[in-house]
Amino acid sequence: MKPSFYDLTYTDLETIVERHGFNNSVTPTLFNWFYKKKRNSPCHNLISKPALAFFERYYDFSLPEIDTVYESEKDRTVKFLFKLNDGQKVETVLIPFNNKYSICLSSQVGCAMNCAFCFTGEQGLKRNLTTGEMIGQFLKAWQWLAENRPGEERILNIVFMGQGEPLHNFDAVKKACEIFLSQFGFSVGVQKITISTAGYLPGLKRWNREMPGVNLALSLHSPFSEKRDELIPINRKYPLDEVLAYIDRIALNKKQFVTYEYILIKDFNDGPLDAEKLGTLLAGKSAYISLIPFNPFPGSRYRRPDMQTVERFKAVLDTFRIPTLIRGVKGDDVLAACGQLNSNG
Ligand SMILES: C[S@@+](CC[C@H](N)C(=O)[O-])C[C@H]1O[C@@H](n2cnc3c(N)ncnc32)[C@H](O)[C@@H]1O
Ligand code: SF4
Repeated sequence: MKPSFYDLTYTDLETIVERHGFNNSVTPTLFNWFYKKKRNSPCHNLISKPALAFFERYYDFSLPEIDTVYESEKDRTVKFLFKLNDGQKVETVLIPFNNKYSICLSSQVGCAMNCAFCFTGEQGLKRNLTTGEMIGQFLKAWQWLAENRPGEERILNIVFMGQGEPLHNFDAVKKACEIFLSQFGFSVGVQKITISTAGYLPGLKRWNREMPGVNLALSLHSPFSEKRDELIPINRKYPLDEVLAYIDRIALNKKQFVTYEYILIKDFNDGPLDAEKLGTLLAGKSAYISLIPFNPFPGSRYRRPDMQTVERFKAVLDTFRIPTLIRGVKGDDVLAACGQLNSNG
């Protein structure tokens, strides 16, 4: 099987171009064609015939196939079920805001972290996604918008909040970010990319060293260790206090921020004591809290609290002066909301 062209960062491509003696302009031309212009046809006449023949012979330019598209009737969220080359499936979500979109990318087929509240976790880890498969999710979603919602093909934010733990597939995610950031290609601003993690500390350390400027979201979900152990099993190996202490030591740049995600689960972590303890833990940090009312899925053991409880929880956090947002539930009618993604559509 040929390697995918979409696995190559700008530097990888430069090295190949140089090694084979092609003109230096081949690298920016290919990035411009496939990523800035987002064309999915061969770039005849733009690069020399030998260079074109070489890339067509040795690289695969195919993108993941869209198996099914689910469009929310409620709020225009779009969920794609992609079929990958080996038959595995993953989901990607486009979340609309004012005719622009955030894209929620998957980084793994399934996930090894086995969080108790997550549909993806139930699948276990099937495999890591390649860089090309992550770039492919973006390109196909963009092309779908261009064809089906012309004029709306504006994807402004990239969040690694789909299936999988991105820091557990660090190398491939890092390369995908490099391609998104490349000024000759997608040219996405670094502050527009967010990596969400359940608190996988070895990956967090690499994120800090190797992904300067990329935003972080930490899935916190309970300030109490016993409850967090129940929700997120890796809390036993990398306890929250160690993770928070590590994040506190990081020198963030001015535009970078850390979001603490907190799923509100009915009668489990949605009471005033939970809110007080969370506020005490995060007060004084330069942090945002994103409250996510639990999204149920077939067979889930937890329930979503009512909006009054959610508002009461937020009111307690407000007393600590921590900027807190209640994340609107989008796409839940097509199981496209946080934690509802699965490889079976
Ligand atoms: C699916 S995860 C992927 C990123 C990473 N693995 C993580 O856990 O942060 C993205 C976000 O969805 C949240 N999530 C998972 N299951 C959920 C559910 N059933 N309802 C609401 N949010 C959920 C996670 O806690 C996390 O904040
Ligand atoms: S919440 Fe994130 S880390 Fe936990 S199982 Fe789901 S995808 Fe994996």
